[in-house]
Amino acid sequence: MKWDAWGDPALAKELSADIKGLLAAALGVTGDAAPGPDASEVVLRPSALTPDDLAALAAVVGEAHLSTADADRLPRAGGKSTPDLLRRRSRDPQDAPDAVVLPGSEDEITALLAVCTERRIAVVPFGGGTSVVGGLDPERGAFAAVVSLDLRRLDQLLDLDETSGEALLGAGLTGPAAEALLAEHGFELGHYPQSFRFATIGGFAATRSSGQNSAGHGRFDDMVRGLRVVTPTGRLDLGRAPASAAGPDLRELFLGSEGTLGVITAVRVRVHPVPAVKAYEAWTFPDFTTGAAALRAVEQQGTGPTVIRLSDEAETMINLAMTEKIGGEAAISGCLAVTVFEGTAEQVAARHQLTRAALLAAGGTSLGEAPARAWEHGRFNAPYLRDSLLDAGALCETLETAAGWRDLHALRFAVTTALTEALPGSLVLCHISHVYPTGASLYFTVVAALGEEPLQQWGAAKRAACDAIVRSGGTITHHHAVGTDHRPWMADEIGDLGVRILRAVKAEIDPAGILNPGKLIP
Ligand SMILES: Cc1cc2nc3c(=O)[nH]c(=O)nc-3n(C[C@H](O)[C@H](O)[C@H](O)COP(=O)(O)OP(=O)(O)OC[C@H]3O[C@@H](n4cnc5c(N)ncnc54)[C@H](O)[C@@H]3O)c2cc1C
Repeated sequence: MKWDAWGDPALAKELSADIKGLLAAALGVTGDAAPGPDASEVVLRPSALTPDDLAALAAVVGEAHLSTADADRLPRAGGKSTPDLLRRRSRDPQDAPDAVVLPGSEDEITALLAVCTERRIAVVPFGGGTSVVGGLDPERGAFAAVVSLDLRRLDQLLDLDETSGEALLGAGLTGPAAEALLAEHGFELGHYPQSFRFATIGGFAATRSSGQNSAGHGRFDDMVRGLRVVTPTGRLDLGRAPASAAGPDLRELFLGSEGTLGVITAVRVRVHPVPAVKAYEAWTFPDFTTGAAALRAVEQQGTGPTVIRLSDEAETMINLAMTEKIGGEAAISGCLAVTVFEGTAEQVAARHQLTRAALLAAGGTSLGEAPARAWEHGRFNAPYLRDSLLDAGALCETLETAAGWRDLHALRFAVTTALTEALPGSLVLCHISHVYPTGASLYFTVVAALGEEPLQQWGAAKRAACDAIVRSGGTITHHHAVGTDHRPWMADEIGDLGVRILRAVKAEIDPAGILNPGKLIP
C-alpha cells in the first residue's frame, strides 16, 4: 500500500481525456495541484518513546518486530480518506505513531498491552490501514506516546470446519489472502468491500464492514460466528454455537469496537463453497425512485441476487459504475442497476429468473450482461482515480448512510442539498450500495474543484452532510464506521445513556484508556 495514495503503485490510473474534459466542463478544473513531498522529504515528529519504553516493547516482540524508523511510522500515520491523503501531501511536519510493533501471538499482544498500560502508552490497532474515518489517527489522548500495533503477522487459517461451514481466520489476513487460503479447500468467504485487496479480517470485524456481495452473503458482521479478543484486562473467546440464548451477545460489543475495547486476534466466520456458476444482468430504470422501488421489491420478495445496486441519474450519466468508461459519452440513460447471481447452476437460474420478473414488473429494462460485467471488472479500481483527481486539482470524497425505505428519498435529497450548498458547483453522485428488506444504504461521491484550504473545505461539507443525515433520521455510518470523523454525531445516534454504557464498558476492560483514544466513544 502506498503511504500517500491508494493501493498498489503499479495500478495507479492516469485521468482519461474524457475525465479531464468532464472536470474542465463541469467544475472548471484545468490546472494541476502542487505536488506533495516524497517520503524522504516528509518531516515526522521524532518518536516520543524513551529508551526504557523501547526496551520494554522489544522484550515482548523482539527487536526485529519493533521500529521507530520513519519509513515504518509514515505508512501507519493514518488511513486512506481524502483528508488523510491531503495531510500526507502537506510539507508541514506530519504526525505519526512513535513506533510500530508487530506482535506474532495473543501472548505477545497481552504482554504488549500490559507494558503500554504500565508505561502509559496509547495503542492504535492497525489492520490494512484503509480506514476512511480517522480510525487510525495517531492520537495520544492523555498519554505522551502512541504505538501502532500492526496485526499482519496473525495471518493464518487457524481452523476450517467443512461440515459446519466455518473458518477461524487470523485477524491480520487481508481479503485476498483469506480467500486464497479458503479456496485451497474449495470454500469462499465472499466479503468484497471496495477496499478488499488491502483491508483485513480483523479490520472488517472492528468496523462492521459491508461488501459488494452483501445482498447474497450479508454484511461482515452477519458472517461472524465467533471472535477472539485480547483486552488490557483479559482475553475473550466469544460465540460457541450457531445461536445462543445465553444472555446478551457479547460479540456485538466487539463488532464495530474500532480498536477501542480490545484487539481482535481471530474471527470465526461462516464460509460457503466457491460458487460454481455466476450470471450477470444490468438494468436501466427511468428514474431513481422507480429503480429504488424495484430493488425494494427484489429484497422484500427475497429473490436472491448476490449483488444488486442502483446508480442515480448523475452517476449513470458519467458511467461511474463502469470505471474504464468514466466521463465518456453516456452509455446508458436513466439509472443503471447491476445484478449478479452466484451458486449452483440450478440456484443461479432460479434466482435470476425470479429477480428478472420482479425488476421487469417494477419498470426495469434489461441491458444484458455487458454493463454488469464491466462493473465487476473495474470494481476495485475506482479509488485509484481519487489520487489522480487530487493531482489534477479536484477534491473527491465519499460518504455513506442508511435508512428505511420510507425515508430514503428524503435522506438522499437532504444530503445532496447539504453537499451542494457547502460545495457550490460540485458534482454529487449517489447509489444504493446495500439493500435490506426494510431499507437500504446510500453512498455519495462528491467531486469539487480543490479550494485554497481543502481540509477546511471538505470539513465544512462533511459537517453539513452529517447534520443533514442526523436530521433526516439516517445512521451516521452504514459501513465506514465512526473513528474520529463521525464521533461528534455518536451521541445523536445512541443517546446519552448509550454513550455512558460504552464508556462504562471501556472503563471495565481498558481502565487506563490506552486503546485507540479519541475514536468512536464520545
Ligand atoms: C478506497 C476504499 C474503499 C472502501 N470500501 C469499503 C467498502 O466497500 N465497504 C466497507 O465496509 N468499507 C470500505 N472502506 C473502509 C475500510 O476499508 C473498512 O473500514 C475496512 O473494514 C477497514 O479494514 P482495515 O483492515 O483496513 O482496518 P484499519 O483501517 O487498519 O482499521 C480500521 C479500524 O479498526 C481498528 N482495527 C483494525 N484491526 C483491528 C483488530 N484486529 N482489532 C481491533 N481493532 C482493529 C483500527 O484501530 C481502526 O480503528 C473503504 C476504504 C477505502 C479507502
